[in-house]
Amino acid sequence: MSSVTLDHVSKQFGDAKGVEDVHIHIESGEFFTFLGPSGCGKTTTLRMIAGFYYPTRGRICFGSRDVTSLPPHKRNTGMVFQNYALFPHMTVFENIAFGLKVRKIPKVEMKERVERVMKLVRLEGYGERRIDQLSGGQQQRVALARALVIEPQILLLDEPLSNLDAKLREETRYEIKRLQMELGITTIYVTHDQAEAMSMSDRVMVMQGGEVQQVGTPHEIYHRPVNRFVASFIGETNLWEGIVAGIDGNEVRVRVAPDLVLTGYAHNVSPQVRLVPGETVVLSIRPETVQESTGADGENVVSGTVVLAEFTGACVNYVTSVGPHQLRSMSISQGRPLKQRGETISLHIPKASIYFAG
Ligand SMILES: Nc1ncnc2c1ncn2[C@@H]1O[C@H](COP(=O)(O)OP(=O)(O)OP(=O)(O)O)[C@@H](O)[C@H]1O
Repeated sequence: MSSVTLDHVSKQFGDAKGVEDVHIHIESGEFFTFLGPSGCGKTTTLRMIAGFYYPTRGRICFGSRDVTSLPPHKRNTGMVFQNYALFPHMTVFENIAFGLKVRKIPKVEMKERVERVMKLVRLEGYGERRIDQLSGGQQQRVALARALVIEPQILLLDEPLSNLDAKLREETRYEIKRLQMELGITTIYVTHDQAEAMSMSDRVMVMQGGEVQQVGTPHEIYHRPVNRFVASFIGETNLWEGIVAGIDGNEVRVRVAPDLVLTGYAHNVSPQVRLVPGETVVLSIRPETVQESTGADGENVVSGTVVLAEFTGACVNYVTSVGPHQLRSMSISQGRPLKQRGETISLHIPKASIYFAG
């Protein structure tokens, strides 16, 4: 196992920016995810770690070893591609054994290692099957086994679940996490699916436009996003603009409409934001923190008109028009009658749920 350091790494494709100044240290044994929308630079960063691209600037180290200019086969990484890149005319056994054959591992050892890894990914008994006789989920496991059999220091996974249906995707993400924990292998995972990133990772790097926006635990990026991009990309949120009306100790009052002032806590603020009276600020309010008012909530009760009411079984979701804003709320369904579109509703926004995002 090995740590991975990207030391101010950039990649330029001619005039086009791939990624810009990525500076991170991934701990040995960590499950680390690159997350962001299409084109943000996730795959480019992963490919530089694998050695398929060389950085235009910066250095890449595995532990203390500088691998920046080493070709892929000298880096000891195992990679799983989005489309698996399996050999369709070969059997499962031959596919998994391929990397060992190239490395001229003796036959007896090869058989033993392939069988061990087939057991690990629960493919025992499938050795003689051809790839086109397997389901998508089984093919995914062959790709994983093929990456693991060479006993890499670092496992690189590029959107490995995107070809699977929703149910299988969920099952397989637990499977990958189980394997990673069992083997303790440093794993770098690329996805644009935030549920995948949040549920599997020790830490997540959120990217946009080739640049790192934030690195943190799933809890940190959800509860303490550094800017409004991260706040809205990770989960759902209400982003309301307002003007800081006053600061009193730890309490901050923000005018969000001519006749509406909300109060939040000054410590719930992104490190990129300075709260200054008279300045504009963006409030991030998670829908699950907004609840129908009990009538005894005190501050931060807003009234509005329901524009969308949705009952999903487990949850009741509303979109409510509050002055110039729309407010999404989400609560556990408790058998209460549902408000209908056009009805008036009072909602409570707890002070602690207001986050100053930028
Ligand atoms: N070989 C290339 N030549 C030119 N530009 C490239 C090349 N590879 C990537 N890019 C550009 O670099 C940027 C980052 O691309 P990258 O594939 O890393 O994004 P991504 O986040 O992995 O996207 P996706 O989720 O769609 O795979 C994009 O603007 C892309 O167009």
